[in-house]
Amino acid sequence: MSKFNEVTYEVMISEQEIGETLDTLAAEINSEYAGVDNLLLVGLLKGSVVVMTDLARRLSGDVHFDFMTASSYHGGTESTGDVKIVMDLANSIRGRHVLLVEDIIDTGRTLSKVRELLLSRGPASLKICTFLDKPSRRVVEVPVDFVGREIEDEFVVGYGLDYAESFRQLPYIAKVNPA
Ligand SMILES: O=P(O)(O)OC[C@H]1O[C@H](OP(=O)(O)OP(=O)(O)O)[C@H](O)[C@@H]1O
Ligand SMILES: Nc1nc2[nH]cnc2c(=O)[nH]1
Repeated sequence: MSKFNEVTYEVMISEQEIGETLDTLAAEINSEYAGVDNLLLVGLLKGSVVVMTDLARRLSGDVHFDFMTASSYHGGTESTGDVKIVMDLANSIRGRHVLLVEDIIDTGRTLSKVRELLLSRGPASLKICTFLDKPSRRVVEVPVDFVGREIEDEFVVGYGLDYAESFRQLPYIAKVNPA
């Protein structure tokens, strides 16, 4: 058990397990997109930046990056349900094969909103990859194509995931016990 800013946390998924999970995810994605040129990876900032860069370096084809910020947690541990697009993509996705990369799916509200928005822009295909999934928390159903690990209903941090903007830099995933 470790402590930072009065928040205690303990390792749930080690750095080594993260690497193994990424290897499996990348193999599935490489197989799905064999022969596709310039797959567009869309990362939802800020959380997904860590998994997206680690995943991209395991992909065999040439991939392009774009990013979007959609926030609904506003610093807390519960989704407000009010999903805001804070920053949009830099480029058009019309006719592109798009893989949306997430760090975690919880209620599904963020992805559902972003997925609808991206589909309305006419991509050639749109699939979803998430490193972590909490299926027991789902409020809005959303189709997920690639899942790294399913976890129980616990608030986790590290590997891009924050608690009040802290802990994103941890190289492992930990569960927190807020003060
Ligand atoms: O399935 P949901 O209940 O919608 O939750 C999942 C979303 O919550 C987190 O983002 P957050 O809004 O905390 O922003 P962040 O990526 O900047 O941490 C996470 O990165 C997902 O995007
Ligand atoms: N940091 C963090 N953000 C989330 N967003 C939705 N679920 C979670 C979670 O467990 N941890």
